[in-house]
Amino acid sequence: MYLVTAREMRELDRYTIEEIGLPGIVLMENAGRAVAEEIFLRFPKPKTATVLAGAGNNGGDGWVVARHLLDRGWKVHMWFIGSKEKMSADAGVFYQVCCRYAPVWHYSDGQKERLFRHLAEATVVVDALLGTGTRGGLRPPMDEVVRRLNQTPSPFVVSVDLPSGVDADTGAIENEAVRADLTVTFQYPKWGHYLRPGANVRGKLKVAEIGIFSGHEKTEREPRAQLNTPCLWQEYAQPRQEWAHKGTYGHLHVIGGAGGMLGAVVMAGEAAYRMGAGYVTLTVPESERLALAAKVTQQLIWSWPGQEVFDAGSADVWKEKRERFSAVAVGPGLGRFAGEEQWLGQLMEEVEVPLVLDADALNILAAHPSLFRRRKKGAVTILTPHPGEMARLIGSSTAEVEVQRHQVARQLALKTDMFVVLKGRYTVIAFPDGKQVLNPTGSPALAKAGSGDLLTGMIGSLLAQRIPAEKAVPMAVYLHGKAGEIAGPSSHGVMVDDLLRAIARVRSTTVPY
Ligand SMILES: NC(=O)C1=CN([C@@H]2O[C@H](COP(=O)(O)OP(=O)(O)OC[C@H]3O[C@@H](n4cnc5c(N)ncnc54)[C@H](O)[C@@H]3O)[C@@H](O)[C@H]2O)[C@H](O)CC1
Ligand SMILES: [K+]
Repeated sequence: MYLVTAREMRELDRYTIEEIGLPGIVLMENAGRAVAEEIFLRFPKPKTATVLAGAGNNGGDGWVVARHLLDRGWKVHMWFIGSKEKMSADAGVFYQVCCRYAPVWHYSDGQKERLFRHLAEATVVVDALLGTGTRGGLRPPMDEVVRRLNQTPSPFVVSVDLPSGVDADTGAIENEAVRADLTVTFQYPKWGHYLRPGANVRGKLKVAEIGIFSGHEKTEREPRAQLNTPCLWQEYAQPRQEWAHKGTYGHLHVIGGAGGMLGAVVMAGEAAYRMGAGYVTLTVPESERLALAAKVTQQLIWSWPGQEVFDAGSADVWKEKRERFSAVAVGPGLGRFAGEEQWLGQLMEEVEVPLVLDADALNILAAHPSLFRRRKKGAVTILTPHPGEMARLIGSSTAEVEVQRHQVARQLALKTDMFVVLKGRYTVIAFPDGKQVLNPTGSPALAKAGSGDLLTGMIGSLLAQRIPAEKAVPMAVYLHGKAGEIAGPSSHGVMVDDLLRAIARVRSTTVPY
């Protein structure tokens, strides 16, 4: 399923109306009808509703909703909030129809108390004030109406297309935004539905088909971003049935586990096995070797000769054994060390199989940006930063990263020709060719130490199994989020072991729907 910007949606809208010839009011009728159907699903018996409609086409959808509610015997208080002369032509058609059904109130100062009363007595309030045409913060009197609606606890609030006040592309809220219980959007979700704070106020999201031309997949109109669903990688969702030698299932090499962060490589290794890797080798500094041997049974153990931390010479060990591995993951518990730049540079140059760089491997990259050029052209590389690591990689701040997540991820992916997995609530995956996938799965249960190590192991495992990166990365991110959802709705009481068990479950049960 595509994820679109407001501009891309307008272009698809225009193409459908002008090139394909489907009139805009047909789309509007379908949109409003879809919202009404979602209301009837939740409230099968007629109730009281208050519909708030703006002057644009979002308001037009609202008039259609009002008419369907009236047709079903609902009591509907209809409010127009805007200036008549600015009303769009399509909205005007349905506004006129509604005026023949029942009185339509026009918000003005004198009507304030009546509107507030209508908000309080409504079972359902339909927010059709603003949609993808929102520019900046809500202007009076919309800001006051929305503030009052948000202070009215009783009604079930249904937002049309977007909660009014949320920016369709960034999820930003400049001053006020409707806090919805349900948002019904049309044809494709928008970035603003999945970027905070917009993602926090949209309630449940339903995507309704309204007749937008879908043939654009084969034209340059194809939107660049997709929502991550099993349909994107379903051919790999089923574990392979053939009974083959364990070497068939790949060999992941995880490097890290320096001073006191041994658990990081163990968790990455365990997650890799649960995702189906045939072999996992963990490489840690010599000094950690015995401690590691006491902790693991099924992972092969390697260690770099050298001191407490990785020393620059240890990458030589890599040379004679590198052909064993079908993927490498560097970073879990790696730490920082003298000679890190030369060590990582040599490894990036030597590793010809897919390479995942996480945690301190990213921090070393951030400290020595010339390392980006050490990867051979076409060598598959996956960066898995959390927002703080991303900020260091691009010389920005975490706050800056958080307000333009998909842009910064895409820019870095294009600049480095690498896959960028920007973790967080709704992880963004940027491909080296500029495509993007937004991941909708996840739960607060993932917000704990070790969760990132698990993801590194999961991505590395699927790459080691020779699944192409454009499938392996979205699949691992999706399943990692699903495992978090299974482990629990909150971080209370969830340990990494619970996540590991959940990973095993989702890997063997996730089938495309
Ligand atoms: N293909 C589809 O997705 C369809 C979408 N539909 C609906 O159309 C809206 C987009 O309509 P548009 O007229 O472009 O914009 P809006 O209705 O969102 O708003 C424009 C309206 O609002 C005023 N305005 C803009 N910013 C502000 C502000 N900050 N404060 C106050 N007022 C503001 C502006 O002056 C205009 O008057 C989309 O969301 C869908 O709901 C179609 O109905 C069907 C096809
Ligand atoms: K709206």
